[in-house]
Amino acid sequence: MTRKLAAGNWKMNGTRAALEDLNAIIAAHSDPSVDILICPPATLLMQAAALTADKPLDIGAQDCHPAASGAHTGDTSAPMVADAGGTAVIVGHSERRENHNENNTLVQSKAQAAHDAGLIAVICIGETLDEREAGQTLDIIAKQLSGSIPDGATPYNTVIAYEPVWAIGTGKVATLEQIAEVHDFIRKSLIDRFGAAAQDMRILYGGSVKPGNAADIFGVSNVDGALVGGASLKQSDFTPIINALEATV
Ligand SMILES: O=C[C@H](O)COP(=O)(O)O
Repeated sequence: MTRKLAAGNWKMNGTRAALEDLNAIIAAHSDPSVDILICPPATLLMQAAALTADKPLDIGAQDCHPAASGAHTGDTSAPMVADAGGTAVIVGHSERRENHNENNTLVQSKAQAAHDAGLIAVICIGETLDEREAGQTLDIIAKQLSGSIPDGATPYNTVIAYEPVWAIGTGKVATLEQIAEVHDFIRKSLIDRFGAAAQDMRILYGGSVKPGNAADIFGVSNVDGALVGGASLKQSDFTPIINALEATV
């Protein structure tokens, strides 16, 4: 049985001074009833993992290359993430899909690389505003799910993060009805493809999750946690989000 997950994606933010926040999160959650994951920038990965070793806070990367090694200047491979002490990697974030032209096929190969390296792949999906307004949300989600998730996905090596692109960093949160519709659809799609075990595959919501709205979002069916951007940068914001998730357990 998997536990709910509070994940923070620091994106391209944070220097070594930011690592102090990890100690504060751990101090506030010495025996958490949910999993906690922080994905700092690659420069902090190894130090963050060393700092949190044997503590109830996991460290992950924000991306990985599909290959294990090779002539790929600037990239980081999944085995390198594992070697640095990471246990997870985000793949297919909309900022990667948009800024680096990543498609579902590439995202799937990155998720496969994560699995091969023993990492949890946090696979991000989500529609743009244009797609939502055109009534295409569930079609887009279906394509991203079928195209981005490797066949060997299990509740233990894969987390799905639903992040409507229009809600990321904008302060616009999807309504609880919109979140429920998509999360229920994702759950059904996962069970159709992977069987009843997919009931335990965690589905996170991401997009302007804050201390003030987290409890409502965590009350929605099939929301198993959150992938938090901006509000994960300050432990004073992230801690109450973790608390809100723990309150559902
Ligand atoms: O990976 C995190 C998401 O992009 C959400 O970011 P946000 O919480 O700043 O909207």
